[in-house]
Amino acid sequence: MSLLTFKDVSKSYDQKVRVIDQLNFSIDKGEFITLIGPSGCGKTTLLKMINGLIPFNQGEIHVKNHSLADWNLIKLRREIGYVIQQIGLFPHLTIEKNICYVLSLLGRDGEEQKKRATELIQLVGLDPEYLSRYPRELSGGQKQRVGVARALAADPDIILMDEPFGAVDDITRKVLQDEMKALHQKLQKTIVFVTHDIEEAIKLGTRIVLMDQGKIIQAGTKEEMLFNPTTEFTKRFLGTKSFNAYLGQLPIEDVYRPYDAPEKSSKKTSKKTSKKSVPESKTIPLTDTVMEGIRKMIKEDRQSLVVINEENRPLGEFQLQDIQQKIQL
Ligand SMILES: Nc1ncnc2c1ncn2[C@@H]1O[C@H](COP(=O)(O)OP(=O)(O)OP(=O)(O)O)[C@@H](O)[C@H]1O
Repeated sequence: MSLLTFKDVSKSYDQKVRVIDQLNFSIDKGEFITLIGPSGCGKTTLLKMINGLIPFNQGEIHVKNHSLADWNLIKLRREIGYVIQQIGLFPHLTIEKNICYVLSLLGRDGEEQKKRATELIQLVGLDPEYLSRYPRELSGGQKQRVGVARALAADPDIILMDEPFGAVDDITRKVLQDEMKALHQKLQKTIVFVTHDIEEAIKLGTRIVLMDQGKIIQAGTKEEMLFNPTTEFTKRFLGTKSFNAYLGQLPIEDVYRPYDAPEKSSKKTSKKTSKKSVPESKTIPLTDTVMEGIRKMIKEDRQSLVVINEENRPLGEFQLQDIQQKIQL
């Protein structure tokens, strides 16, 4: 079901250059869209048009089957979570009050607000003791977490995020990305996430949208974008870094050949799950990534590895060619 639809949408700030150029696109419920493209291609403009922060000149945007023209914009913004870089928490309000800001506007009572704030702060990985602090008493990464909690407060179906982790250090950014990915899987919200960072786009997006000069150049899954680029621009823009990012987040679990599922592979294997342990140099844990598998193969000079579970039980085999099945388009 489409939650957001753009029909022939154009936007110009100066009535000359179209920064969004006849855009047609739909986003389904539960998707995690990562929006990438060169600086100035229109990503932020597109995002802000969704919650009515930026008006457009032509076309129609539908949110939950209603044209933006029919929405009360204040109501719309309360129904769409919005997270930006340098999150813009209110400095004079406690973290609890910041998180509950929208709830207080919606007239929810104090007890309910407190309960929700406690629930949300834990959801984003912070101790409830932070609720009584002020934003200045938090690190950059912690503030971004509060920003995510605040965006979730009124339980919106849609969350817009504009480079939310752009201003935090690399290590914190990776942690926040992992948390965001887990939150999306848990809550099944529809997320539109603008980023400059291709690795972040590959890691988080269930669909990646590549823009240039106000147009969508290509949109697709990471496999489609990486292994079936429809334009030279896509190929150049994604570059080799994105392959590393892809293999670095692809779990062995998604590609290996289990011993007891020969139909998954072209090569028949009659071996059954065995309890015998295999030397560590020949194995790879199920939860490791394909990139870690490749590293191990190179280090140990092996063509294949035995995939093991937490109890070191062999479950199947991993070879490079197994990735092919995953990327068949
Ligand atoms: N308020 C404004 N008035 C006039 N022009 C604007 C305004 N905001 C953005 N622009 C122009 O519109 C174009 C698209 O800007 P936008 O911020 O949407 O791009 P972006 O892809 O998000 O860029 P970046 O990745 O650098 O943040 C740019 O050329 C920008 O200069």
